[in-house]
Amino acid sequence: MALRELKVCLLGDTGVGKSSIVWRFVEDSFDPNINPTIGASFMTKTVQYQNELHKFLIWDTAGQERFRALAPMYYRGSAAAIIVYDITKEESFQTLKNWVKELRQHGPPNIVVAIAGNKCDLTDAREVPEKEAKDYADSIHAIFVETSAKNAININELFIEISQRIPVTDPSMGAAGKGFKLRRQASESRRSCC
Ligand SMILES: Nc1nc2c(ncn2[C@@H]2O[C@H](COP(=O)(O)OP(=O)(O)OP(=O)(O)O)[C@@H](O)[C@H]2O)c(=O)[nH]1
Repeated sequence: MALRELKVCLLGDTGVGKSSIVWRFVEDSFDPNINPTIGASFMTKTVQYQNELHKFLIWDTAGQERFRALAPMYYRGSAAAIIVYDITKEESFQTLKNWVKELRQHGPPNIVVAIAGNKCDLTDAREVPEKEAKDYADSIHAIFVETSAKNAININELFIEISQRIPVTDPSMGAAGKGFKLRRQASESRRSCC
């Protein structure tokens, strides 16, 4: 079975839950007292997708402003970027739009962009309507999911959707097989958040 390494980076404001999403995906656990990331952290997880193994090389960047200048080191060469906002913080959704602009200007041309509206368990405190975020994601051809790292909602689905965007290896395609499909493929397994 072919093994494919997929470099993925997580971007977004501090406190939106980037590290918690990575922990939920890699370790299937949630730490309510998780510390802010310093610089960046790195974890891997390999999953089977169709007839391939996808090894996610995950760079979780620090959201604090003082680390912002480091981000290009992590999104350069990435197959996908997961931009996370907190559905209870409108400001974090505005920051997400700035990351999209930066990726457009300086990121890899074929990078798969996934938008994760995290903390969807906190429905009473919601500030960002799901439809607004979904419409925005559609307008930039990005994957969109609302997630809860706390309650393990849509975390695996997020990475499955990224796998779906990576073309299946076909030796007969030669170099063309290394490109990325920008076409959106809806996931049947995705759950509505709350
Ligand atoms: N209710 C709820 N809280 C969450 C969720 N995900 C993360 N949190 C909490 O949000 C806080 C920040 O989580 P982190 O994962 O450290 O956020 P981060 O985006 O990695 O922050 P930086 O490392 O500073 O960039 C922690 O107190 C988490 O417990 C979630 O899905 N629901």
